Amino acid sequence: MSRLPDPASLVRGTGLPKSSHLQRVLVSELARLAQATPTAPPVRGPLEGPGPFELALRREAAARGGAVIAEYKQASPSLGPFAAGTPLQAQLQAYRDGGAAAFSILAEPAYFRGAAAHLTAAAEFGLPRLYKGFVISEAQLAEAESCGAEAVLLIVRVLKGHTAAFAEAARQRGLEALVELHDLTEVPHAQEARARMVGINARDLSTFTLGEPTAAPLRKAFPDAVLVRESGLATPEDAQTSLRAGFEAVLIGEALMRSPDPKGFLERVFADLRQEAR
Ligand SMILES: O=C(O)c1ccccc1NCC(=O)[C@H](O)[C@H](O)COP(=O)(O)O
Repeated sequence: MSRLPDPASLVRGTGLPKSSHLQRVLVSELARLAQATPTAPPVRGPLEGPGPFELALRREAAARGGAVIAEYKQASPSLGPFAAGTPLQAQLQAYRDGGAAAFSILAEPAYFRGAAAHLTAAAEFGLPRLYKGFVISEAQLAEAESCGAEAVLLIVRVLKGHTAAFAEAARQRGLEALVELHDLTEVPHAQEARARMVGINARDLSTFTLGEPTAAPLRKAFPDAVLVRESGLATPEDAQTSLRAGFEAVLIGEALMRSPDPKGFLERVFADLRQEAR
């Protein structure tokens, strides 16, 4: 196993205000991990080259002009429970029928009402699954592996200079990494991690303001990676704008969870893109 830092020192060293949403989530995860069973050793073989999550994004981006990672979350720290009780199976079915390339499924229980069991239950839909959590320990990678996730989210704002070690630990468990940045100062950590999928979160997780990230500087820094725009996409047109602007994929959560017709929402994302991709 790779040498990973002590999760408590990682959480102490984020530099985020104690009251910030992200810091509160991390502290909560630390408490949950303290109660967890001993970390299981890797079972899957190590990952060499691209995995099924990346391949699905590349395939759908080539075929449709863009790929969507459709997120299942019932709550968030900033909004509280905005989609509590939304049936998992019906929502994921709508995502698949609407043309999603992959799922992002919240695993964090306290603030997002997520569960690793949701990832296990999503297996029947046959789309690759992102373990959407706040990874600070090997135990969470073990949880992601055991619930069948294909990929994990690694947040550079949290992991900083340890991002590469976490990406390697994930690979050793057969897990792909979506490495999430918030600004370009974080690029070197993702490069060191040899990130094949790079997400840029438009939501500043310290201030919660939404920015408008551009793909061009990321493309320069990661010529061969799949670029994913995350957060704050409220309409199908917003998603199309990002996909036309150089991102191969978008990650959409709240808007899909609030939509009365998530399948129709996704179909509208692809409607014009498909013609443009021809
Ligand atoms: O959204 C929050 O309140 C939050 C708080 C602390 C850490 C992360 C948080 N959100 C995670 C995300 O950024 C989103 O789940 C994801 O990118 C999807 O965004 P959206 O489409 O805006 O739901």
